[in-house]
Amino acid sequence: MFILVLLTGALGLAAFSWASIAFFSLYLAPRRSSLYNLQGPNHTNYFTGNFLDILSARTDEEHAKYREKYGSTLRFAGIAGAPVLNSTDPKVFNHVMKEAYDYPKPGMAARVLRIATGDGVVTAEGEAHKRHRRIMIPSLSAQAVKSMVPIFLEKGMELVDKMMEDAAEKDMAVGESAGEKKATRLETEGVDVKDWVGRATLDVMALAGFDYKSDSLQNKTNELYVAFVGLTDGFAPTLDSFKAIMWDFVPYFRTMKRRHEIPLTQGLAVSRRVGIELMEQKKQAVLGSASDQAVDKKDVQGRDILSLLVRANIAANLPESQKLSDEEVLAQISNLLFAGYETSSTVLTWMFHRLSEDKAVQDKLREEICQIDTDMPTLDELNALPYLEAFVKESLRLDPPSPYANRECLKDEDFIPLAEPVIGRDGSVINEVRITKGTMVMLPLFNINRSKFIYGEDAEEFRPERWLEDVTDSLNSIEAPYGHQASFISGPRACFGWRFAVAEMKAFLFVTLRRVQFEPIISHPEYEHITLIISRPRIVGREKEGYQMRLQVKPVE
Ligand code: HEM
Repeated sequence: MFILVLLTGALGLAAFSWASIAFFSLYLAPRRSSLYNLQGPNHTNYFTGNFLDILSARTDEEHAKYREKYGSTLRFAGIAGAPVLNSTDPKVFNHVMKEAYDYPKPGMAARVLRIATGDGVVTAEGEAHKRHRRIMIPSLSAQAVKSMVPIFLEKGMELVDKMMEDAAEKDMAVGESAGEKKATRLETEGVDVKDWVGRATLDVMALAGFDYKSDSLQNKTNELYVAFVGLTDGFAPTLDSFKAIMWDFVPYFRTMKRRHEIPLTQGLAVSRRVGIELMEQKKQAVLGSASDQAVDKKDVQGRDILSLLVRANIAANLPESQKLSDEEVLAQISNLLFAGYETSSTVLTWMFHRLSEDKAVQDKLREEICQIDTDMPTLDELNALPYLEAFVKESLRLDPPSPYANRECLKDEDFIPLAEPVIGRDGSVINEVRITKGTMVMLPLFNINRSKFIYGEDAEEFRPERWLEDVTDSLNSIEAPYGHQASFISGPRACFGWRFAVAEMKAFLFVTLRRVQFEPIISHPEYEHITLIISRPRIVGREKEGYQMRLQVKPVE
């Protein structure tokens, strides 16, 4: 009898809790929000709202559907039904990015990033963030990047050698069967350019970043490479699941050492161990080269990012309160590896795919590049190639590696103007969105970059020429450090590695296209963008094989 009462009580409590969550999620949360009048999809889960639909679909899929139905500014259901502002409106992007300190990364994103990368510039907020950036920015200035171009070119040449070796091995299995020519493995399997390019950009980041030879192009078991592949792959299950959301909201879940978390912490552990040694070397170099205790700007010889950073941090004219601690300098190493390796490699991978799909673009780009009569051009020479510049901008626009910027409003109340008004649930025209403290904002950078309102009717089309034509007011409406697009975001938290990334990609394209051409493999698979932190390529119908990009790589005819 007692057990029956207990069971009934427990069932009653469960039913009450469920009903309360449903009431809160379905009724109360949307009505209490300042976003209530915006249109948007119904939640598909009481607890996780629409989040899991977005995270499990192709990068652009859900957002594109939303836009089709509700316009460029809408709300969807977040955790426990709390409305999330979602917009591709250029004015919303410009506003949220400009007011970066009132719109920081939300708690969950920052916590997971901190586990993986430590307390560096990527996760710092407010005054600490300003301090980190002030010291780091000079190490990625235009001048600093110019001197790194030979590293980009040499690594690019090594990348071409490795891809050609791989292709040559696969090209040998030619045979005749009953008079029919058999396809080679190069034609059927191709070369996984995603893997090779990833290794090359990690090596570049290690060399140009810290003067450290990771050599992962030659050695796939290099510890830094293994750790960083584990780190970036580890993000998928960490953020992907219902448990991860529980993990953030219910402290008990945080205390559990989850299987998924291990690759994240291992990545940080390796970069820390390698980093401690490197940091000490750089500090010794600074102090050793200084004539007396007061260190001057010219006292470190190294041109890598870490040397420049250590030099800026030790400089005599910097007040103590503005300096980075050893721990903070160390965290920048994993931050730079994390922010700078897979981003560039993913864009380059998609670039090679775009070239394989469009022979005319590939030929035109090669023709321009081959006009330069040296194998080691300077950055100025690369920057003087207009079609190369247009190709890089167009690729970054359509295949940005970071497809979302998630933020949380810290202001009690804010008003965000719209460039493209939308119709509210009550039928009124909304020209401005009122947003209150604690409201989440998700800016789908991928869809902003494909917005017809900004880029015109052919926004979905890959057309580098658009960047050679007159840049219209509409193109100008995104305020950004590079190419009127959202890929590097903008404002106080904009990517300050963009000069490095653009120079690296141009250098890789330069050396690659002079020697090889890209073609699809004969099955001509369809690739889709799949995202958590980074938007990676996956073959439709071969999802279990993971992320890859298989192309035929052949010597230029
Ligand atoms: C094509 C390549 C790249 C793209 C598209 C890209 C894009 C981005 C984006 C969107 C952010 C902002 C993330 C957010 O706050 O939500 C960011 C931040 C950052 N990126 Fe990049 N990035 C690229 C390459 C690089 C490289 C090569 C480096 C370093 C050499 C780098 C260093 C950073 C750093 C340090 C931050 C943090 C800035 C801050 O929070 O103040 N990035 N990047």
